Amino acid sequence: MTPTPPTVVVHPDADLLAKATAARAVTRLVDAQAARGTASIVLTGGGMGTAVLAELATAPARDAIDWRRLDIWWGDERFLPAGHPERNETGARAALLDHIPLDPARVHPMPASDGPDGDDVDRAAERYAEELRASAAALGEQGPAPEFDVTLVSVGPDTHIASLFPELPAVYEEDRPVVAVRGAPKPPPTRVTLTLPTIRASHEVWVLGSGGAKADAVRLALGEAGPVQVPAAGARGRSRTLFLLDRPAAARLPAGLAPAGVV
Ligand SMILES: O=C(O)[C@H](O)[C@@H](O)[C@H](O)[C@H](O)COP(=O)(O)O
Repeated sequence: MTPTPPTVVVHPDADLLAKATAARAVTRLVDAQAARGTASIVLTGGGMGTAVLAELATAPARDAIDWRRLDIWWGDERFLPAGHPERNETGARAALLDHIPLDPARVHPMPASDGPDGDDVDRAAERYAEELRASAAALGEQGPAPEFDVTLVSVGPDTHIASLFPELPAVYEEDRPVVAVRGAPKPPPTRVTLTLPTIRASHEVWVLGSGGAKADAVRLALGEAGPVQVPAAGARGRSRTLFLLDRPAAARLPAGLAPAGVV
């Protein structure tokens, strides 16, 4: 399936970007649950990803979501011991997950470096692949991973998304749904990440960008670049791709790109 071109939505500042994205997530997940009974979301780390979760925790319509019928996955994880403050899971739990009535069986953190596979990051990635495969099969889907309702990714200044960094092997991966990453340029070097085919199988992919340091990365991601050099250019959903930006991150959009919702 050829993904539809991205829609760009620009918010006045980072605070409103976080609030509007949280409100958008409520609506999207409620709609998915109304249609199918359950819903799924893939979380991202980073300052903006965590801010969105904190806004979701206090969103007025928060409990319109049936939290017990929501599957929560991660797009990437820093391969550190459980509970480590630098793990994306730790931030997500503090910002949102510890405050809502989730079904623990539907919360799918990526393995930690002191988990059942110890510090074997390849085995940890295989374990997550198995969890993804089992979930897809339970939904009656054929793919190696569920077709997530919403995948959140946050673009880095170097155009990385999840732990898919420019030119590193993970960004070339076409078969496995999740892989280990070594030598990431942003610490820590060892990580686990969903691959582009998994992200692109999502119904909707929302690319978050906040701050002027992201302006060039956003421009490249919306341009003609390929995903090996510009991983964010590969962030596309099957039915919808949104670039959700604040004004500084939208300062250098490609010429001719008319963003919706410029305020
Ligand atoms: O594991 C990581 O290093 C982060 O998750 C990283 O991928 C982050 O999402 C982006 O760099 C954007 O981060 P900000 O939202 O903080 O700018």
